[in-house]
Order: sequence, then C-alpha cells, then structure tokens
Amino acid sequence: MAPNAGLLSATVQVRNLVRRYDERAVLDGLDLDIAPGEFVALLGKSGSGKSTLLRALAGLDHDVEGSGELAVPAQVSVVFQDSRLLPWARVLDNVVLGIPQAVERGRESLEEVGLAGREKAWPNELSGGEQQRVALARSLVREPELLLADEPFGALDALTRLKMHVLLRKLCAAHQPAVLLVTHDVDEAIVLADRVIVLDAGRIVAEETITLPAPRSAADPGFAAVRSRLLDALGVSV
Ligand SMILES: Nc1ncnc2c1ncn2[C@@H]1O[C@H](COP(=O)(O)OP(=O)(O)OP(=O)(O)O)[C@@H](O)[C@H]1O
Repeated sequence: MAPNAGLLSATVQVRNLVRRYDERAVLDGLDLDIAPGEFVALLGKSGSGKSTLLRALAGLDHDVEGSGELAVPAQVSVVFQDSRLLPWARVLDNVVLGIPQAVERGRESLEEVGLAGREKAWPNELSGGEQQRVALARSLVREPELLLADEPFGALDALTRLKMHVLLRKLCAAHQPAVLLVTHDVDEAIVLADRVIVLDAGRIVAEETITLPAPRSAADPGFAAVRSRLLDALGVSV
C-alpha cells in the first residue's frame, strides 16, 4: 500500500493550516480530514475561526495571509446564511446560473427541495426558508464532492429549521457529498452530523463521533451526554 493511502482517499485534507489577520493567527496550525460522504459539523465560539476555515476551504481567501496544506476536490459548493440569489433572475435561472445546459437537472433539483412548480418565481416572491431551498438546489445541481455550509439555517425560525434538517439529511443521503456545516446550534450539529468538531482560537479542541441512531432525538440520554461534552468544550457550563 502506498504511504498515506488512507489520507489520499479523504475528500478534504488540511495540514497545519495558518491564517492571519494583522499578524494575529486566526487559524493556528489546524489539521482536518473529511472522508467522502462524511458530514462534519463545526462548532465554536464567535470569533474562533469557523468562517475563516470555511472560506479557506472554499478558496475564497486569496487575499489572506497564511500557510499550510489544503486539498479540496474540484467540485465544491457553498451555502451561506443568506441565500445570495440574484434578485433579477427567476428561481430556475438562479439554480442553473453558469450551467445553462443543466436546465433539466435544475428542475429535478427544485423538485427534490420541494419547490416543483416555482421555477418561474422571482426570489423575492419566496419565503426565507424557500430561498434557502433554492440555494440548496443551486449547490446540489453541481453534484459537489464537498458541500460547505456557513450557518445556512441561522436566519430561519425554529419550525422551518427543523424542516430544513430533514431536507438536508435527505439530500445528503441521495447525493453523498462530504459536508462541512458551520453552526452555533449544538443540537443541530448532533442531529445532522457524523462527527462534530469544536474550534477554539483557531485549533480543533474537541471532536465527537456521533453514533446515535437516526432519527436523533434530544430526548435520548445519549444525545444529552454528547451535548453536555460539546457544551463543556465550548466553555458553557450547564
Ligand atoms: N477580513 C478580516 N480582517 C480582519 N480580521 C478578520 C477578518 N475576518 C475575520 N477576522 C477576525 O478573525 C477572527 C475569526 O473570524 P471568523 O469570522 O472566522 O470567526 P467565526 O468563528 O466564524 O465567528 P462567528 O461565529 O461570529 O461568525 C475574528 O476575530 C475576526 O474578527
């Protein structure tokens, strides 16, 4: 077997990643692997470097000083807290922006996210939750090997958020991208992820592999135990 054969099969490989703003290391020698199809949730206090890591993986930080090794696949999609839809383009045109040959797949993606029949709507005719569904369709129509999501449900009400959890689980089961989800919501991380990591001052300080059976319930004692350890790592005493 070739050396590092296991690592070479990872979808994401980060080694000793450093990112600095004004001399201050916001990511401070971070290592991370994400396996194909693995769903990793990233928790951390405000300012711990979560978005900085996501932007580095997305290749959106060319103007930022840093070092380290970073390997990501060619097909990466990113979903943000706001849907970032183009207001002057109809829903289907937003989904297939830049890939007009994918119109049929775009329609299928809209159907998958529960928006069949809304292809011709304008973004401002949709609710916040529906706009995030379009953003998910837009990311998945590109069949990414890696889906990066920065608090994608952070602006949604609690009920819509729960529905989006069910949807995201279904989409990930169907498309099997590796996922890195940044969230502030510990329960959301435990419900969705195969593995939860906690970032503090630019380093991973805790990691939990979630083996609870699906659908996961916060009422499960195992869930409460994981939550308690993660809150501890986040410096929150309950
Ligand atoms: N463009 C920038 N210029 C200078 N400092 C920055 C810049 N972007 C981020 N930072 C700093 O880097 C640190 C990490 O920011 P980052 O946005 O990655 O944190 P975060 O964990 O995502 O926080 P939050 O949960 O509040 O979104 C913060 O202290 C922030 O002020």
